[in-house]
Amino acid sequence: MRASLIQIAVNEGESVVSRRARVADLVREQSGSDLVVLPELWTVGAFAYEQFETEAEPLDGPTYGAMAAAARDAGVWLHAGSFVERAGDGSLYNTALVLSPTGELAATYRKIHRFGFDQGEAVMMSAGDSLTTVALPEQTLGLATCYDLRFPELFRGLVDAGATTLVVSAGWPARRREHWTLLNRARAVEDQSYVLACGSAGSNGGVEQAGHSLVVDPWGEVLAEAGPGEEVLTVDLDPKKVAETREQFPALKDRRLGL
Ligand SMILES: NC(=O)CCC(=O)C(=O)O
Repeated sequence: MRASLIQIAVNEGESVVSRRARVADLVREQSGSDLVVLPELWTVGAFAYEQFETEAEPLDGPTYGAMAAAARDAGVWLHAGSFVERAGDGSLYNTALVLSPTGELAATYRKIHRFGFDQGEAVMMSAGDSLTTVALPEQTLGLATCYDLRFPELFRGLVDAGATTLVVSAGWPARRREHWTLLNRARAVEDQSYVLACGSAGSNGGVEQAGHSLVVDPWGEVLAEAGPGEEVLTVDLDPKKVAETREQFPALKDRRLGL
């Protein structure tokens, strides 16, 4: 199973329209991979709060259309990162899309934990309230977006729902890069799952992005890590390794729930 994480540079100098076309081409270049993953809010920038209202789209808007076509042309499963979704009642969500190799919508995930405390995303967006898993031929993806990474109970919920590969799509700041690496490895170790953590590069809303996307195996080994700039990280995964790890070191079975 080959996965490619596209760590997109999300800079203010580039328009959303031109970035969308550029990213669609990058996805097309990954034909031969089974799964492609994009970062959080790569259309506007995770910290470009002033653009959230103006660039919001309905679920079936231009980002969906461009990504469905790119997934179909490349013949890949595509976790298309997230975009600012305007729901029917006018409220905004940070919504991730997963598209099948024929361009069908396989899943959506509305970010559950909004970042910003009393500003930015936390006040501008509404929160999702459902966990999302997606069954692929050889593995089940569990979806999380950026700040969700700090909430291990969400990941345990995904594992309980059958996830074997945890996908973290993010726009993580450079100033907390150590947390990014540490928490992604922790989620892989404690949930005995692959973690595909795709962040962005560049700078938006005055916040320099960490880059350093990484792929971690179910034993916590970092299989590949990007640098700080735009980059495609391609890794071969062995889906059997999740079951093997959980069998050989069955810590998940020793959980004591309900205490
Ligand atoms: N976009 C985000 O969710 C940022 C999260 C973050 O900066 C952090 O958790 O630290």
